Amino acid sequence: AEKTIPELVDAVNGTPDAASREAGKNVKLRNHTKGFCTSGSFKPNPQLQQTLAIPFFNQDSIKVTARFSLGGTNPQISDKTTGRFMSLKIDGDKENLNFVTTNVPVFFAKNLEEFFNFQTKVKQGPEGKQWLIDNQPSAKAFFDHVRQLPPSPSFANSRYFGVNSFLFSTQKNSVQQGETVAGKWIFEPVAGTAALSASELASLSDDFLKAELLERIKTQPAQWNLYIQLAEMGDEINDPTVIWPETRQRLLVGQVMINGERDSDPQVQQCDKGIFNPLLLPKGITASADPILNARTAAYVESFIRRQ
Ligand code: HEM
Repeated sequence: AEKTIPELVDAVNGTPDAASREAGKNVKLRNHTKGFCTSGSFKPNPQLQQTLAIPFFNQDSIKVTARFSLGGTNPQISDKTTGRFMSLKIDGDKENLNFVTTNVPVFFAKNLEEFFNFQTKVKQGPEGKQWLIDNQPSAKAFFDHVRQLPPSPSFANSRYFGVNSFLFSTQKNSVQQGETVAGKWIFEPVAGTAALSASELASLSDDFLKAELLERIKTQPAQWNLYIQLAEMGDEINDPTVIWPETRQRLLVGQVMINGERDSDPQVQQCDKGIFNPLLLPKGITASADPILNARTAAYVESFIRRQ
């Protein structure tokens, strides 16, 4: 049977029964709990208008509230782990766009049952992980990816992937004649990707990422080029465990610049309290039918309510 939203949040938080759920509410359990907020701006690429009909990107510079985080509900998780996550609120004059992204290009589950199994089994230690490797090919593919991905020295040295697909309206005069194309968000770091060496890992503490980024942006912004990777005929649109070939055409959407310019603004100071909604989309962008994507907002709202 289809997993319910409360069941998914319980699986994420590791609170399978009523007693642990109540305890979780008391400590305000939250996935991606270790993180911090900062700010900057987004500059759309004016050329995008030739291809895509998304009026939102027809603006000069748009304010950005960002949250960088690690995975899981443990606030003490070490920064030496591999996962890096970036969430952005792009707040335009009339419309808003949120991104909630990960540094791993594939997701570990293609539907809600796989998601539930993954979250439940990883919390059972090595035995649970082995079960996933033996029984869920998408979980195995995810573990294989994570194993190849070294921890980065900075949030600014990671790529970030939307993983789920969206549908983008095309311009009337373009090839597709005012229809839609499917695509995925990819953020490429302008500073390039980088990996921590074994000796660097040994000398670092478990908390360095926040200080590193906030120190870095005092003198140079952290920047990413945002692309839409376009699907071709036959590409799997509704399954976030499938990676499309690197050769797929990319459209440059614009550049994210994180420089802390509005860090004293209440919206930034309180951004930890709210949620980022991957389905908050401007005109011209709609969600694909991906079941993972379509469960996310409801799960984030459920988690938000539990942590009040
Ligand atoms: C069915 C699928 C998913 C479920 C049930 C789920 C569940 C959750 C929950 C419960 C939270 C905590 C929300 C809060 O209290 O603010 C969360 C946060 C988050 N999730 Fe997911 N998630 C899903 C898919 C994904 C995917 C595909 C990605 C990456 C592409 C992702 C990345 C994140 C990030 C980065 C955060 C932290 C947002 C922030 O900075 O506040 N999640 N997720």
